Amino acid sequence: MSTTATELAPSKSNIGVFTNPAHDLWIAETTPNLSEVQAGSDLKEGEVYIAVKSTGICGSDVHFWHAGCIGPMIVTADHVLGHESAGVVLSVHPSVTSLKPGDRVAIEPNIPCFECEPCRTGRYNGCESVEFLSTPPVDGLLRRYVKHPATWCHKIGDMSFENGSLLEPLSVALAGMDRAGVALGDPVLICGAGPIGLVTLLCCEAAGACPIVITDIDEGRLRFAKSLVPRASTFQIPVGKTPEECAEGVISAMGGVRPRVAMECTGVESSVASAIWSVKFGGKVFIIGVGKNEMKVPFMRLSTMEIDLQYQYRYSNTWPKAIRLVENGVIKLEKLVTHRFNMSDAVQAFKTASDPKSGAIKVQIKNDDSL
Ligand SMILES: NC(=O)c1ccc[n+]([C@@H]2O[C@H](COP(=O)([O-])OP(=O)(O)OC[C@H]3O[C@@H](n4cnc5c(N)ncnc54)[C@H](O)[C@@H]3O)[C@@H](O)[C@H]2O)c1
Ligand SMILES: OC[C@H](O)C(O)[C@@H](O)CO
Ligand SMILES: [Zn+2]
Ligand SMILES: [Zn+2]
Repeated sequence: MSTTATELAPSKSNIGVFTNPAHDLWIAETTPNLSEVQAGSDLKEGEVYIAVKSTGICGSDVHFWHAGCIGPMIVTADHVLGHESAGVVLSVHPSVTSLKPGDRVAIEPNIPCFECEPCRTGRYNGCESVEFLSTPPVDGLLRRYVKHPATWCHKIGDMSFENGSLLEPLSVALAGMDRAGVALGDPVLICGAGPIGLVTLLCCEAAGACPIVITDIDEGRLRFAKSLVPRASTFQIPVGKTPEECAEGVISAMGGVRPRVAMECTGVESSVASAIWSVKFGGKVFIIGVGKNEMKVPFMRLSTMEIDLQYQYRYSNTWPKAIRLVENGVIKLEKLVTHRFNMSDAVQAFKTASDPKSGAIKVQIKNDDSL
């Protein structure tokens, strides 16, 4: 039993983008199947069917494909990727009152338990039994149709589906901004000009950080960063230099000021070290990037400079804020999308997203034909 809008008539078979432990990438039929979606059947209490319209490829999707794991999260079977999505509600379980067929939604790709201590204290990103879509063994959102709890579908009004899907990386940055405490007039360093670094850059600009310096090893990405936020300065990390030498370059790009906060968005050991060598006494290195299981850090520099080292793992309670910021034009995400593919061309989309020479920032996979 469910409520279905007759004008929303899914007609295509459900397909998804898969990877496996052998690092293959392919498109194949997946669940829920078309007849279930058409009938609006098989929904549990609180669930809705969604036609996914736009999904961004995240670095972690590429990582699960190429490396087969992120730390302890390991691809052990055929596995559907994707966790940055927005779409249209097709049908809802009768228990759902917050959504109706036709609503445009961004999907928060987690299903926390709300029983454990992190959940009960409002930090559900630490849920001890969370299902995070696209993190093995939980299938992701790169499908035509998905089933999801209404609680984790956020209405986006007439926002574009692309912007709706970009609320996920924006959420990562907002969670980091909140806990890093970036404030008006703070000198801030951002390490890495990939999508996460660039969204963080937009957030730091909006928060009034000043001056802002963003680093990367890639000149093209720094050009992109400068076009996105002209008042930011860029610093290309030189090959073969020590973290101390890189820090000197950062400080000079800052006009002689040491950053109070470094937002580390690479997860690369040498970049973490450069950030530590850059920040001021009592400053903070806030790490969003993920990397090797074990890393060396300049321990005594941290100690003698009273530098706080802090981390972010996903997000909680960020979607409402993200929606407000985008709806009101405070954060403009559109420019981040550089490439678009239909789901049938997902393999090409992933090759583009993972090729540093492609110039891609955010690659989107569209389902223009899912209804
Ligand atoms: N903590 C979380 O919850 C969370 C969520 C999403 C993504 N991430 C992680 O955040 C990181 C950034 O994500 P992304 O999508 O922007 O990835 P990305 O790979 O597109 O961007 C990383 C950038 O860092 C640059 N880089 C590499 N080495 C560098 C160095 N030594 N100095 C400066 N720049 C360097 C690369 O050229 C690249 O442009 C990744 O590690 C990703 O897995 C973490
Ligand atoms: O955007 C969310 C991140 O990509 C995930 O936490 C991933 O890194 C691990 O599951
Ligand atoms: Zn991600
Ligand atoms: Zn929990």
